[in-house]
Amino acid sequence: MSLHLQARGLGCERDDRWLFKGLDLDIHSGEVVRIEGPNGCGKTTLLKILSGQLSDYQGALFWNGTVMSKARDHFLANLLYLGHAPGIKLGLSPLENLAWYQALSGEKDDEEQRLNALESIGLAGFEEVPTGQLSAGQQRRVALARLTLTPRALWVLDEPFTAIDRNGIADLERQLVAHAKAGGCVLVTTHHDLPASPLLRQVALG
Ligand SMILES: Nc1ncnc2c1ncn2[C@@H]1O[C@H](COP(=O)(O)OP(=O)(O)OP(=O)(O)O)[C@@H](O)[C@H]1O
Repeated sequence: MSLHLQARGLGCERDDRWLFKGLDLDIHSGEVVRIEGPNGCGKTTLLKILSGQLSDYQGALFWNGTVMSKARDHFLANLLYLGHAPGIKLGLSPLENLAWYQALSGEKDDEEQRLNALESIGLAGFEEVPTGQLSAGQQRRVALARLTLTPRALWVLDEPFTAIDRNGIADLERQLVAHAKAGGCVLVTTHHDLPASPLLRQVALG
């Protein structure tokens, strides 16, 4: 199924300052859309609006042509949002974190799937270590394991490359493009340039 997230006339004000105003945006299946811009220009705020986490904005959102308020259930069933912070529980192991995510997103309790997701993100051998004892990059990888663990068509990813090493960055870049090629859509913020691809579109804020 082809997906289409549409924003029309988006505006958001913070402390009497417009972060953006009159912003139109379209994200379709098969695309990687990178939101770029300087610190504080509103990238995280925009991603939170587009993923339905904020309501104090101007404009309208549509999902597959239907106004978001009437399409929310289908939209959320297709959404995977990874925030700026890894969003993991440091007292739990990677395996336990993924079990928690599976329960939270209503997925089947599947340990084999959890182990596969951790292996694919380079955490084989660290499955049972308390996440608080892992490095910053390894903690980010626990969060990124959700891309494999939780099948969702629309990925909204806020700075997913933070703390990731060079090989991990290249792997994740390939994963984003592969997801778009397979019919998904990716909305991502990152301060580093993504490799040129016919599937990549850049939107500048600020
Ligand atoms: N809840 C809030 N209340 C007041 N101001 C806010 C709030 N959320 C964000 N801001 C402000 O809005 C501006 C944009 O923040 P945002 O996190 O969206 O920027 P960003 O482009 O993602 O920045 P960075 O590149 O540093 O991650 C900042 O100046 C921030 O202080």
